Amino acid sequence: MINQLQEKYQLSLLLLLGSVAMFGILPFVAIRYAEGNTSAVIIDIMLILGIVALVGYAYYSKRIRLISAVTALFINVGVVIVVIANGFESFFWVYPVFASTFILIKPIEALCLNIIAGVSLIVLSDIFNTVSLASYVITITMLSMSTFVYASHSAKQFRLLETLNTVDPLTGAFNRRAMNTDIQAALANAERNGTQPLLAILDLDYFKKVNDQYGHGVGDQVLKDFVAITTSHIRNYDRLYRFGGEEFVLLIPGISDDQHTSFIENLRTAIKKELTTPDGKGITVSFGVTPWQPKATIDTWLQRADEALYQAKEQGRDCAVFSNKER
Ligand SMILES: Nc1nc2c(ncn2[C@@H]2O[C@H](COP(=O)(O)OP(=O)(O)OP(=O)(O)O)[C@@H](O)[C@H]2O)c(=O)[nH]1
Repeated sequence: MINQLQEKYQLSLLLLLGSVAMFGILPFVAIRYAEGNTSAVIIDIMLILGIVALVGYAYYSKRIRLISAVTALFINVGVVIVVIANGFESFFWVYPVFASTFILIKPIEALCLNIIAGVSLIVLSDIFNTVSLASYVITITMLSMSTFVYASHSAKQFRLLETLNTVDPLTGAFNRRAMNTDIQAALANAERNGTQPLLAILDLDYFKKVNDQYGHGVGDQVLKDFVAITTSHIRNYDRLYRFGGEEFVLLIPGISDDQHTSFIENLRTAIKKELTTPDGKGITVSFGVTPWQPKATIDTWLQRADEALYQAKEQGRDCAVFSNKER
């Protein structure tokens, strides 16, 4: 989910950059052609085709990060070649290209690429017979540094926004918005690639008593402890979401059938052992578990897990019930 948000944003930037680059360079193809400068026409056309191909490939393949990095490299190498070939005529392209690099890759990577391209220009082109080297160094350094600061600040704010958008502020578990997106993706992946995701609803037993006996603050701490303990016992790509109150959803994207019971039982036992009230009384959790079934939707999948959870509560709590069989 987090990456999806960032990748959508990155793709829109890439599309914008592709359009700007295309409509910015296109008039120069006509100008160079009118001037009879064939090599410049060829270079400009290659730049346009290269950028359009990269942006198009990013759009269809969704390999946004990789293509953004290749595009950053492509436009920096491209601008160095263009300035070497065309001299002063193309010199001012250096500035928009250097600034654009910061919307394609991480600020520190963009800064390094700017430095390499900037120094390459000094070493390889004879432009500085016409342009003042000192002016170039000062202006390009100011541009790169100010864009670096802006891009770093913007990246930090973006991360904060992603966190606010996807994480439950009390417990640090992912929120329902993230859950809906991830479950949707897991279902699509199961239908398409035959993965076997598993879904469980985890509900703390007699949690009202914890609140009543120790106060809401302790209740909050127990919820945080529960998330920390659970997260420490699941794999990196398994996800825990706060469904509401003291109810959580666990999504395991891929696990073989024969591991379902042992995985859930190990997790349940670990939580039971580690989750306690401040005076050391154990807190148990009930599980409603449901393996993926073809044609499942978010609603039907959650509903089956919820029904299994209901049975677990009916059976006296502190147990896991699977939607199609009891364990
Ligand atoms: N401290 C705290 N309590 C919460 C929060 N959200 C929900 N609760 C409490 O969770 C309790 C849930 O109570 P019930 O639905 O009766 O469930 P339970 O007591 O755990 O009983 P069973 O689920 O049947 O075992 C209520 O007392 C809610 O006030 C929260 O964010 N913090």
